Amino acid sequence: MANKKRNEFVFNMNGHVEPQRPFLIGVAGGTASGKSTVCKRIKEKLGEEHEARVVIIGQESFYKDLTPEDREKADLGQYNFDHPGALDIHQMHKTLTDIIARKIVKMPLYDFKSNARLKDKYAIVHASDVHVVLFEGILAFYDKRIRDLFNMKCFVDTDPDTRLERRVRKDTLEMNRDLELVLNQYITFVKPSFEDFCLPTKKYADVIIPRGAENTVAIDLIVQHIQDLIRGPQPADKNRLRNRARHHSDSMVSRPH
Ligand SMILES: Nc1ncnc2c1ncn2[C@@H]1O[C@H](COP(=O)(O)OP(=O)(O)O)[C@@H](O)[C@H]1O
Ligand SMILES: Nc1ccn([C@@H]2O[C@H](COP(=O)(O)O)[C@@H](O)[C@H]2O)c(=O)n1
Repeated sequence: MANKKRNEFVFNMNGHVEPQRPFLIGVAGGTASGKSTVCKRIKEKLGEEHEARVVIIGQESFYKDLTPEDREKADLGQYNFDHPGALDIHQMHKTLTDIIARKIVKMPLYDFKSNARLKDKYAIVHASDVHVVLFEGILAFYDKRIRDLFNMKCFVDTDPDTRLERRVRKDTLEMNRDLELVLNQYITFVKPSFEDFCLPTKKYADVIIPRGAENTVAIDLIVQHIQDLIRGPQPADKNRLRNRARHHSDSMVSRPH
């Protein structure tokens, strides 16, 4: 696994290692690939096994408000929610940089049924209390400035037929959408936009997770890797490093000229 951007660490008053900034993980992949489920599993495991404080942010918080005409189109499955233009990329970037700066951030909550943000309802993220932030969305890696903020990038790679089946179930059963409109939206916007804007970003991933949440081996490896990065050097590692440094300096002294 690539470790391009190692987090920086400081020691707190108790001598424990605290990350200077939350460890930011981007999770991309097609619709219904299992991004949210993978994030939930990572959060559960980091929380239960490593007591890490983890927050999940969904890209849907950053959908732009719709004009009345676009609202009508959306109700008929004729609005392209899979195009980068549907998202407020600037606000997405600002939110993530505020989180990195450990600010208190107000996160809009999105309602897929009304195709709009919930009025006056937010999730408040106290970024200074958070160890790990998982940001998930079909276009999480689309914008370079946002991509560059992630310490780690994962792409959930699930078979397209499986994704379509899940998507249809979700839209019809959970969101009460009309089957004909759902299929039409999929063929007109979801599939072509996946091919144009999401799939090309797979190359930026550090880790590809085939089959999503059922891939427990991949999830365990990711959790272990995050844990290694956010915990900083442990006493055993430090002793080993100290001994190696001592051995190195001894051999420097005794080396014949
Ligand atoms: N490994 C899996 N096996 C079966 N169903 C799954 C699996 N992963 C996700 N799902 C289901 O598929 C749907 C989409 O999953 P979700 O994690 O919300 O995907 P995404 O966030 O990529 O849209 C949900 O109903 C979820 O419960
Ligand atoms: N009002 C909306 C907003 C978004 N969508 C669809 O959601 C998909 C992205 O969410 P996933 O959890 O599936 O990654 C995207 O494909 C949009 O088409 C929507 O249908 N309605």
